Amino acid sequence: MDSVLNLNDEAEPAEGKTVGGSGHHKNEHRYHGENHHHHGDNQQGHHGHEHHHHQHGLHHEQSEVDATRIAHRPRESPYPIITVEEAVSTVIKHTTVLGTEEVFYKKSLGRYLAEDVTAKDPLPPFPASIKDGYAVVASDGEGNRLVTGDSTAGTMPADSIKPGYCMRINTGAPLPLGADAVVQVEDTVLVRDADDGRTEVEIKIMSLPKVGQDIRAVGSDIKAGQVVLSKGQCLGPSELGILATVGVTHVTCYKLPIVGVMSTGNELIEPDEPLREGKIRDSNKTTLMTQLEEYGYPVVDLKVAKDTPTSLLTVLKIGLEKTDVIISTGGVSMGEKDLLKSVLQTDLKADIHFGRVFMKPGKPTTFATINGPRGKALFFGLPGNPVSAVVTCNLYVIPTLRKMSGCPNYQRTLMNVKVEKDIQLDPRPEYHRAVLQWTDDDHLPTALSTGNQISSRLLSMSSSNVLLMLPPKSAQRQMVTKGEIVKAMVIGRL
Ligand SMILES: Nc1nc2c(c(=O)[nH]1)N[C@H]1C(S)=C(S)[C@@H](COP(=O)(O)OP(=O)(O)OC[C@H]3O[C@@H](n4cnc5c(N)ncnc54)[C@H](O)[C@@H]3O)O[C@H]1N2
Ligand code: MOO
Repeated sequence: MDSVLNLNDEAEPAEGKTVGGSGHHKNEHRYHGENHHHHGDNQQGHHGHEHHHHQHGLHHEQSEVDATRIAHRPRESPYPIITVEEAVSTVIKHTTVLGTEEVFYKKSLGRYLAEDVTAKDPLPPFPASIKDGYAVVASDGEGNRLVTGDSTAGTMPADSIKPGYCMRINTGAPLPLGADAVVQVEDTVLVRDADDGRTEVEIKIMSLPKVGQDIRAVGSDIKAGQVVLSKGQCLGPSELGILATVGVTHVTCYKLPIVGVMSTGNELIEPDEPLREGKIRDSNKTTLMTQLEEYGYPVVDLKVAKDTPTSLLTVLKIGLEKTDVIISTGGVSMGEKDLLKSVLQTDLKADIHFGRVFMKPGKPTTFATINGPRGKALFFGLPGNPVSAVVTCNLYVIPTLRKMSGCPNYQRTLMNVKVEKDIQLDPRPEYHRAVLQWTDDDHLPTALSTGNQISSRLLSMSSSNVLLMLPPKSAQRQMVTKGEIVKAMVIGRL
């Protein structure tokens, strides 16, 4: 949990009252918001509740949304239902690549380079032996040589080689002056030794040496001035090794978006709480935060908002102050407690770009942009159903975050897979969770369905590494049949 920016030490959210209610919401002070730590830099204070009561007036604004007129809620969604493709392109259109910053190379794993990296020095910086053997003068040909000392990795040999002589040399060691070839030890025999076998005096070269044989010339791996890493490249373990090789310990990378994750719902309690009547444990925040952390994004825990406009507004405002992207789950469908869209529009003057997508799961997925104190923030209102939340995070949020952090190929990876058994199609295009299995005699992996796909059943996500992208049911087509090849989106380790 190293990358989690902790906003506060309280699990309970603000319990706000609506505009129609009787004034102050008693727990809002808990969102004091200043008491955070970043990357393990824990600055937690020791103040009690009375101290942070109303200390940041900023978050105590009442929502203008009137949630009391339940009978007048819309009976049809006012949001047109758009396709997944439209939804993805809308999100991407509103996503801009973040600025750049200098990063210490060991902290740059998974980041995208914002500059080319050039080698100052050649590698190897000296002519180096490729084999354990003898450094020789090639024109001496085959036959006997007197052995004069050795060259081991890490030191330059003091002596040079004259015709008729050779020097013992190890892999990676510098070639002595005068030598122009290396003969591996397997191609030699001992002629004479001394000191009871401790010293080689004379050997015989059994194969004709060629000039340059078994020598890495200066700069043969990396030339001085060569571009070794290019702008836009993702820094993985080998790229970090290349930085180490060329001695570049600070690189300019694109910034990572800071992502706030919030849950919504009066029914939610913390994972360590015993169940009480009418309550369920919040799983979405855990799933989403850890998924984002797995991708290396700094994540802020925005806690759980109650189903009141003011509580939602309070949490959103904290998110806008601290993060570039806010992800919430729940409260975006048609229920009288689904108040998020109203709060976004009325209180935050957000632009809601879409509020429904033709897909299963994930129909009420909502995307908005909000002008906040840090600039234009992206808001993803993912559906509350646990599977809908993960699936839509994979479809919309992850490509967005990848684009923001400078990844040139931010789209998800798709592949062809074979379905293991017949699957009935849904009226909506379905993102069906499956696990891939490879058999020796087949060039395509087989996708095993994770079972009942109801969007509340998080067990259908367990172990799944692909989402089968199934077409909607039509008059022509009601199912995909066993052995059929379908497209799948890779969402986990294969
Ligand atoms: N009249 C209609 N009702 C619903 C529609 C519709 O079109 N018309 N759409 C359905 C679909 S599809 C989905 S998906 C859900 C999504 O609703 P919300 O996003 O508003 O989510 P909630 O109602 O808040 O919660 C749904 C479900 O998920 C549970 N939940 C919520 N948050 C969490 C969490 N953090 N951890 C675990 N579980 C959570 C919540 O208790 C509900 O059971 O709406 C349908 N309804
Ligand atoms: O679209 Mo909802 O996500 O079916 O359950």
